[in-house]
Amino acid sequence: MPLHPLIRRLEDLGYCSQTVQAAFRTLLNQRDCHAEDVCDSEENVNSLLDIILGVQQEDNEHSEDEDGAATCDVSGSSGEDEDSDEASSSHGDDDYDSDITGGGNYGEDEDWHAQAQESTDDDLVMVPQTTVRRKTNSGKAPQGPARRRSTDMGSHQQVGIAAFATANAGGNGGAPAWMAPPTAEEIESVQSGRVEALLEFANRRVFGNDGFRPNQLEVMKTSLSGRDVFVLMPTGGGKSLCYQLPAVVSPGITVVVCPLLSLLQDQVRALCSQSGGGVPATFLSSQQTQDEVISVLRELRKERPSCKLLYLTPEALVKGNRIKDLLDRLHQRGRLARFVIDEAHCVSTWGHDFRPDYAQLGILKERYQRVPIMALTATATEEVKKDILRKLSIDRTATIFKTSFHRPNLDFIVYDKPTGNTADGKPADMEMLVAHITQKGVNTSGIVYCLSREDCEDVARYLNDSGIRAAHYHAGMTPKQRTQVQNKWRDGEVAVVVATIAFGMGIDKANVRYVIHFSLSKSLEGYFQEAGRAGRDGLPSECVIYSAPKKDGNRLSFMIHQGGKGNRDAAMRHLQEMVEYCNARRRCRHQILLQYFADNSLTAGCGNRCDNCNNRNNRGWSYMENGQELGPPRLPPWMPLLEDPEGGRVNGAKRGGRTAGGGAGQKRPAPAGTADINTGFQTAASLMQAGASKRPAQGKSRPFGFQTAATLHNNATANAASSGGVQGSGLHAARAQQRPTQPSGFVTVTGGGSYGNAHVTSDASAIMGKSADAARNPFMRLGAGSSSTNDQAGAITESSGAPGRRSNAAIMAANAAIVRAAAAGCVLGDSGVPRKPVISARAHAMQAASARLRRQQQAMAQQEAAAVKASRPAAPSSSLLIEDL
Ligand SMILES: Nc1ncnc2c1ncn2[C@@H]1O[C@H](COP(=O)(O)OP(=O)(O)OP(=O)(O)O)[C@@H](O)[C@H]1O
Repeated sequence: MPLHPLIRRLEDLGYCSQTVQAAFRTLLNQRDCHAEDVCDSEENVNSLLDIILGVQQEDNEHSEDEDGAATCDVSGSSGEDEDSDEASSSHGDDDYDSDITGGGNYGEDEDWHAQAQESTDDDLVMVPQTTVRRKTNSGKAPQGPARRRSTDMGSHQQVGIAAFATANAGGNGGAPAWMAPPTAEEIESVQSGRVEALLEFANRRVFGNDGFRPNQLEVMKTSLSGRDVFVLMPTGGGKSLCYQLPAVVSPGITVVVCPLLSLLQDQVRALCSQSGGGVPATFLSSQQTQDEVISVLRELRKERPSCKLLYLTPEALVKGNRIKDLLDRLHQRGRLARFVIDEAHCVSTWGHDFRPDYAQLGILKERYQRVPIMALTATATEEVKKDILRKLSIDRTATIFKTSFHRPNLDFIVYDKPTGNTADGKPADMEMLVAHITQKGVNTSGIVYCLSREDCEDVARYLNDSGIRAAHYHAGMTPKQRTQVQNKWRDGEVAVVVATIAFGMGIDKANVRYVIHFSLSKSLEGYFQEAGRAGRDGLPSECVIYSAPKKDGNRLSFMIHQGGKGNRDAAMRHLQEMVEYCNARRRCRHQILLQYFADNSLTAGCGNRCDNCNNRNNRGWSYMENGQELGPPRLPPWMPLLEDPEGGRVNGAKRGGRTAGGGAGQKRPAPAGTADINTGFQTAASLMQAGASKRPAQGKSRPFGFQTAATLHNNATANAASSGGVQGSGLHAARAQQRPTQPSGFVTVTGGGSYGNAHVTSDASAIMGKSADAARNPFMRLGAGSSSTNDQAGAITESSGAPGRRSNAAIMAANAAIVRAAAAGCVLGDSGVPRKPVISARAHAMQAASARLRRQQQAMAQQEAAAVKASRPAAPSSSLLIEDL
């Protein structure tokens, strides 16, 4: 008799024929119909699958009855005596997981390792989820035959697809499929296309995914073949699925070692609430109540526990005798499917997040030789990788999977962190952060990383005071407080989390658009992991460091030397690498990061997705001086007035007045008087006021200090007025526009006071040769306008490049330079000492022409006077004057 198409389809998916046929009979019984009445539809496939997968549940319910314990009842009031005794003996006995603290490696106050210091909080205690019921799509518990397992394939040799089917269909009578070392046939069997089909099916049904990400399938298949696996995958790459899916489809329990209690709780919660009906998972921790622990232990001691994944902290595993005992029992019964070491970089003393208890995990191979291990991490250099493999004793056996670390949707940028205060007394770095986040959008989801808990609280407060919804997060808070922050952030109630690195591992929010490091990370590995929280949905996102290597570096190295544990030399080396990354001005940042992880996958450029490539390719900045990487301050384009850390007292003096305009990158002596007048990072408004208050008496030259573009702009009018320009000579402006190469300074100087502003604008257009650009960019316009009305400012423009001949980018840079110079309170670099600008030949020519003009004006005035006297009309002066120039 031909097989019903439905049965064939499920067999094709990898289910054993007998299981499917039994399920099919159940379906017919339920519907009270004949086989020919059941069509080959998706809905019916699902119904059959529900019945198949439901068998396990029924079996569990049955074994609960047998055991006399309802495992969902955390009070565990009725249980086996044996369990109860054991459980009660565990009361107050914290020999398992007695210490969830990871210790602070490098400083008590910092969160480097304090993430693991989880204080008790009742609200956070997870209800064990071992008996999360699978629901059908309709929400009802699946119906199905209670004892189908006797008909399932039971031979322990039938690993692979049959094993999955039997596992899901109610077990195989306890046959320890994984106890026997896999034969070549078995390996081949599980690597066949049928395994793939089953994994695809379970991926869709249980996890709701349409497909696999790079390497996921290969990792799963290798692990299912019984081999040890080492997985290197970037943050957000999908490491969890690599072990969760094999756990679902293979018999027995997958034990997952996870460094953080909060992370482990999140994982269990997420698994239990999978849309496909939930994956039975649980955890053991010292944070659970005695009853909860009893309940979990009882469940795990059953002949066939329903639980597929058991999460543990490393401390629990290596220190807890009770846990070891539990694992021994599971092992003896052949129920240990595999060990998973999540965040495996914690194993290595060379890694950035070493945990002593992780280093003890080598006991797993010693004790449970044939249980495969899967180690996963997002950050490991070659050195760290080797160390992990060796410490876990899988260096000879593990298959290594390495997925490219390249994150093409991330922009890696370093800005120089400003020092000092703004003119109105606000901290310049905070103001820059506020402007940065505002520019991103105050509701846009982001993370700001700080070095210490105190910094987090200060920054979060400042952001809130500035109208940005922010919350701090660090290991000094109770678990409840941290969960609240995390939830608010997840739900969009809070836009920005300001955190120590306690906020990191396991944060799975897709739409984080920026990660700003307000202080350096302690290593590139750590940085890459923290920054990798951005853009997990694949959309463009920014990873920015506010770099103050000296200050942060000192703080970090102090912490390293204060710290008791860990490898100090390695820590210092990591810090040095971090500093070098920040200081790099030429090399592509994506390349630096990838090469750090020995990843050569990025052969082409990053597509200008880092500041260095962008500056080089789009702005023509070379940053090389005498073989050294140097260059202008790295400043955010969205905040020109706060963008020059060299304008600050400290930085300006330290770096010695490199040209603000940057193109040439020439070193100049620091302008005299900088230290007196510089407050750096002054707002336009305050600078304008300062400029106004310092304005000298009419006819005297204007001070350079404290002039913003706006001030200079105003001065243009004043200059024009005081220069004795010919009243009513609107033609000046018109002529200037007609002659774009016309040196603009003189046009404006000779312009009438009443329309000096107009001259500034039009002349700026003329200088640029592109009025549209000038109109679009107020700084460009004002900068150039200023220069046109002021010899000194003119010198700035000159030194920033030749007007009219530069590219847009150069013009932008030059004008930003003017603004920065003004903001810094003096003219930097090229114009030399304030009031004694370096005036180019061209500017000298302009001055000479100006003087000539004035003489002509005087002559004209005399002529006019004579003409009036002679009752003749005055000659039109302006056209003559313009032509003379
Ligand atoms: N095959 C897939 N299809 C669709 N989504 C997937 C797939 N694999 C994983 N994901 C999703 O990608 C996101 C990131 O996965 P996961 O948390 O496992 O990353 P990770 O590699 O563990 O990252 P991290 O190192 O940051 O913890 C999750 O939301 C997960 O559901």
